[in-house]
Amino acid sequence: MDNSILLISDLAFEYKLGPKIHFPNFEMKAGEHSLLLGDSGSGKSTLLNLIAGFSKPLQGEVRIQHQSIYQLQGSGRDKFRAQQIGFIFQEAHFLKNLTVMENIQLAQSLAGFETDKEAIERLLNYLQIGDKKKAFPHELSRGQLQRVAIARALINKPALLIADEPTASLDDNNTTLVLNLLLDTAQQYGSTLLIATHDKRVKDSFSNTIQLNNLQR
Ligand SMILES: Nc1ncnc2c1ncn2[C@@H]1O[C@H](COP(=O)(O)OP(=O)(O)OP(=O)(O)O)[C@@H](O)[C@H]1O
Repeated sequence: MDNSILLISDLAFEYKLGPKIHFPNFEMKAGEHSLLLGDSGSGKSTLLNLIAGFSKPLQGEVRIQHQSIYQLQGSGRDKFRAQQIGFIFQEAHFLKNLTVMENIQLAQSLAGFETDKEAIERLLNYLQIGDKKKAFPHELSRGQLQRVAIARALINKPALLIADEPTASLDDNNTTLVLNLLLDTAQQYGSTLLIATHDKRVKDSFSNTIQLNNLQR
């Protein structure tokens, strides 16, 4: 086995009442970090949904550590996704009646793992929000919530960490801070990092870029 984490080949998707999108072939190896670049509407979110197995392609394949995501069904696919992929969305959603600690424990349970409070505390401390473990989501600032989102995405040490537009609404200082945090934490937890963005400011931090083409209209 080589160290292939993500392989995209011959992938295309068609919306029922929308465009047909062809994606470029690419592969990510363990420990790499890549930027998925494309203008608004070029298909970044569509590709992330395909990688996660939330939607099925018209053709082609997504393999995560050699496993075809579409060959898995139902709860098997859900568990595989929870174990192998960590997601950070532009707007993080947490269960508002659960504390930070409980929200992250839930991510462990959904992946079929025993909850491990010490591992969560270590990760929260690494992200400098250890003092917030008993807080509820509405008691945190946006920056703190983003760190909780990073913790939740990484707690299961996923092979692949995907961040969708993590810097879209941030000023330059916070953009650098969040990028460095993502890069450092992904490395610390052994995850391969794919960041989807149309934020040109982040380009310089990445040697690997995957460019989506604008759709023909
Ligand atoms: N449910 C849908 N039905 C029809 N067309 C859709 C649907 N969702 C997205 N599209 C179209 O598919 C294309 C790709 O959309 P997608 O959301 O993947 O782009 P994106 O690169 O993530 O954009 P953004 O950066 O603005 O989030 C766009 O042209 C969009 O209008």
